[in-house]
Amino acid sequence: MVGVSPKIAPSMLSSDFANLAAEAKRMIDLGANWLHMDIMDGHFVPNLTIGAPVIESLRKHTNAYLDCHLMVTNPMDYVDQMAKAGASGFTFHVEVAKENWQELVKKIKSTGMRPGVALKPGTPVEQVYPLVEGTDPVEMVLVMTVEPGFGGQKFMPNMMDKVRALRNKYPTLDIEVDGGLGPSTIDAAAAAGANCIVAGSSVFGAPEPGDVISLLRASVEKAQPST
Ligand SMILES: O=C(CO)[C@H](O)[C@H](O)COP(=O)(O)O
Ligand SMILES: [Fe+2]
Repeated sequence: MVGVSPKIAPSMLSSDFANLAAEAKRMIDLGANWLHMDIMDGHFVPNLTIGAPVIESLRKHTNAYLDCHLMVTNPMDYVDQMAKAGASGFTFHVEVAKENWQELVKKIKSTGMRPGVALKPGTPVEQVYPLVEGTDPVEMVLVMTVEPGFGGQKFMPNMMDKVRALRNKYPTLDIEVDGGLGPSTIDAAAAAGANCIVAGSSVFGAPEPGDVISLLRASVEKAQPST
C-alpha cells in the first residue's frame, strides 16, 4: 500500500477549555501533529461547543495546524470567519452540502484553508467519491466512527469498511477517523488504512497522554510501512 504520513490529532473537546492555550501547547510538546477542533452549532448536532472567536484566541498562542471539524448546518456561513480566525483545515459534513459542495470547496480553497469532507455513520461512503474526484477536490475525508456530537463514545468497528473502500480507491488521500479511537481500537483503524487519527478522551484521560500519542502513531506506521 502506498501510504500517507500519520497525523495524530488530539481532540481539544476533551481538554480543559479554561486552559486551552496551555492544553494545546502540552499536546504539541507531547508529539501531536494537529489539534482537532470540534465546532458544533447546537443544530446539526445536539451540542454546542466553540466557534471562530475561540479559534482566533487560540491562534494567538500557537502555530499548530488547527484541524477544524464543522458540525454545523450551514458550513458556507463559517468559511470566512474561520479563515480569518486562523483555522488550517475546514472539514464540513457531506450531509449538509449535497447541493453546494463545489462552491463550498472552491471558497474554502480561496481562503487558503485545506478542505475536507466528513460523513456520519449512516451516510454511505459513495456520497463522498465525487468530492474526492472533482476538479476542485477535497484533500481529506473524515469517517465518523461515532455519531457526531459528543466525545467519549464507543468506536463503531463496522465503519472500517468505509475506510478500506476509500484507501483502496485513493492510495494517497488523507483519511481521518474520529470517535472512540484509543489503544484498543487504533489497530483496526490503521489496518483499514486511516492515517489521520483523532483521539479525545483516550489521550486527555490517560495518565501519560504522550504514551497514547506515541502508540497511535506507531500503529499507523506499522500498518503503513511505506510512510
Ligand atoms: O467529532 C467529535 C464528536 O462529534 C470528536 O472529535 C470525537 O468524539 C473525539 O472524541 P473521543 O476521542 O473522546 O471519541
Ligand atoms: Fe471531531
